[in-house]
Amino acid sequence: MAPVIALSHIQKYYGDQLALDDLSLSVEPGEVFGFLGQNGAGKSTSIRILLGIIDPDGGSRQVLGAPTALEVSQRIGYLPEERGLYKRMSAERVIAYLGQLKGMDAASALEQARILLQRYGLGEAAKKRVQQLSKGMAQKVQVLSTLVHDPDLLILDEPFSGLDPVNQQVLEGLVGDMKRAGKTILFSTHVMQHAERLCDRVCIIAHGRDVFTGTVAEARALLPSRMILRTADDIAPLKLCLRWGRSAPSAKLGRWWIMKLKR
Ligand SMILES: Nc1ncnc2c1ncn2[C@@H]1O[C@H](COP(=O)(O)OP(=O)(O)OP(=O)(O)O)[C@@H](O)[C@H]1O
Repeated sequence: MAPVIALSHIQKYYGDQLALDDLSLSVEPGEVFGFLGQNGAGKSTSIRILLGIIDPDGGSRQVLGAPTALEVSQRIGYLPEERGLYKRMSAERVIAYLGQLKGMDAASALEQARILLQRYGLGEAAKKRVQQLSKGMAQKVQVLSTLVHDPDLLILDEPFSGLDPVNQQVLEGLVGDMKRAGKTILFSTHVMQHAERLCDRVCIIAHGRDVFTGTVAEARALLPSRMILRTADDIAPLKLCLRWGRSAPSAKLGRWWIMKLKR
């Protein structure tokens, strides 16, 4: 089966700065694919190229069999990194409106907006104006607006940022629901744990280059079994252990910690 997304040898310059350097990736139908990297690694640039918002300086792209996403935009739901909704519209109206822009009729868009708000814990906010919602609630509304037209492909740029742990869990549930419904999902994140729980495969990029593509288990297998960290006399190493969720300090030698990493 042809990949849903294919980026091949993409290069992108901003002025003299090389933002993407020979980046290739492909996402298969029905996959949940995580796009990981630090701030400035090039995730949003890749997503914008994929969607045809900006053009690459080299390489090729394909989305759902089309040369750019513009030709198949009605089959795609996109959450941009820059959030923004019409603040004076109610939550249900703004979702329905964005559904209409994707080709839905007004009545079914509104009905679907209400169903989604109810299903993902925002039923009581349906009639509130966006400006009356908290930042996290507004973000959830924007995520729901990407699903309203029942797209085949979801592209979510940093969907978890700004959400509290409870709503991060709701969003993880939503991604799981979409996968079970047969959708293909690509999301970018800084947080490995979301990718670990949700992704079939991940691509880790640094300085615009693909440094790893594969399953989370394959990524973990590349980690050394022991790691020596030098720190000040504080609990930073412990914090790091906890972040990765599976390691414990095995010895402390002055300001050096030797950590055993469990696989
Ligand atoms: N419009 C632009 N003009 C100039 N440079 C840009 C522009 N957009 C991005 N860049 C640069 O390109 C590089 C990649 O940025 P990009 O936003 O793609 O990274 P990112 O991985 O999405 O980062 P973050 O996680 O912070 O959103 C960065 O060095 C950034 O400064």
